[in-house]
Amino acid sequence: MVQPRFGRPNGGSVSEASSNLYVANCGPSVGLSFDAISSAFSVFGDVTAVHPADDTGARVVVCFDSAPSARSAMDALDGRFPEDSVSVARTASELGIDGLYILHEFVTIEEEKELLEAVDGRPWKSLSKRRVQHYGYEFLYNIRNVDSRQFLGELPSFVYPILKKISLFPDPGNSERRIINQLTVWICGSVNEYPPGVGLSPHIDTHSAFDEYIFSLSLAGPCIMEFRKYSKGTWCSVLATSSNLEAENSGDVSNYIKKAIFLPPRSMLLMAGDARYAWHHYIPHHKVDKVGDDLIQRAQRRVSFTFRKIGCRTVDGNQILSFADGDSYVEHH
Ligand SMILES: O=C(O)CCC(=O)C(=O)O
Ligand SMILES: [Fe+2]
Repeated sequence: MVQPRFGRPNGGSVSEASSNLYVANCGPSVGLSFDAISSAFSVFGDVTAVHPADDTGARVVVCFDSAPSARSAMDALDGRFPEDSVSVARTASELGIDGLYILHEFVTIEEEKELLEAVDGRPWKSLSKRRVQHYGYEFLYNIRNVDSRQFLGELPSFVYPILKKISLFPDPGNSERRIINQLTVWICGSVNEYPPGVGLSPHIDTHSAFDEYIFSLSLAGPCIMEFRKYSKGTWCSVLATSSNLEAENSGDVSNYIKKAIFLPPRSMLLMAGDARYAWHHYIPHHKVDKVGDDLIQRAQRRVSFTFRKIGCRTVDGNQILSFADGDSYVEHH
């Protein structure tokens, strides 16, 4: 007999927001493992535990780390269990999102090792669930923008081979947007380290701070990246950032289409066009990803290098200009 851990709200009405969600028709006896339940609900926020609600095996309590996450799961699901059944593509053409490209084995195992050693030799900045390093310009998570006054210096030399390879990336855009022009000083880089199971909430990288092309190199461990396209009028309200801030799941969050792609270590992802602007991207908080018939365990860590071009106005309204010789300056208005 499972001891009841959670009581009913007093008087049967929910007067206070709770971070725990009671879910019926859900559990091992209806074919859903606690891990699967945890994964499925984690698109709404961090799931801290899934407990049997009683001994039927068909009712559970999903515990989130915050009441708004529980609320958004409840609002979105409205009685339905989230079937996390999106099939995960392995190639961009299988995925079918305009502007999304993936190149496998973009770096060698040796290069991957050198890149990881290089970042591990430098200080990390701790965010709530992951660690980051910023190069080029500081990204300010509180205002979701780049501060052009905080130029951190040129990108470190250990990323030069990557920048060189990026310049050889098949250019999907027109010639005026040739990536080679962006390399000298316009790119700023972030290195994100995700512990096992930790993901990233749905967001669109800030339009005003970053230009169209966003490159993300996956190292050390695999994960999947999911994409959501909200029905008209909805995604603007959840426009978030390249930060670890939780997406504001306001609006009709259940009204979207979803796609997913597998990101193996050493692969390079390019988001441009629709992939960059029309779809939210995120990394679901999973310990295991289902890719076709394979169940792929998340590794001890995944480290991603994200390269963006600072091309638009920054938080202080200034335009960052750059020159081919590697100098840059900020034009004041
Ligand atoms: O880790 C990744 O591959 C993506 C990171 C990301 O989307 C971001 O930092 O905006
Ligand atoms: Fe992003």
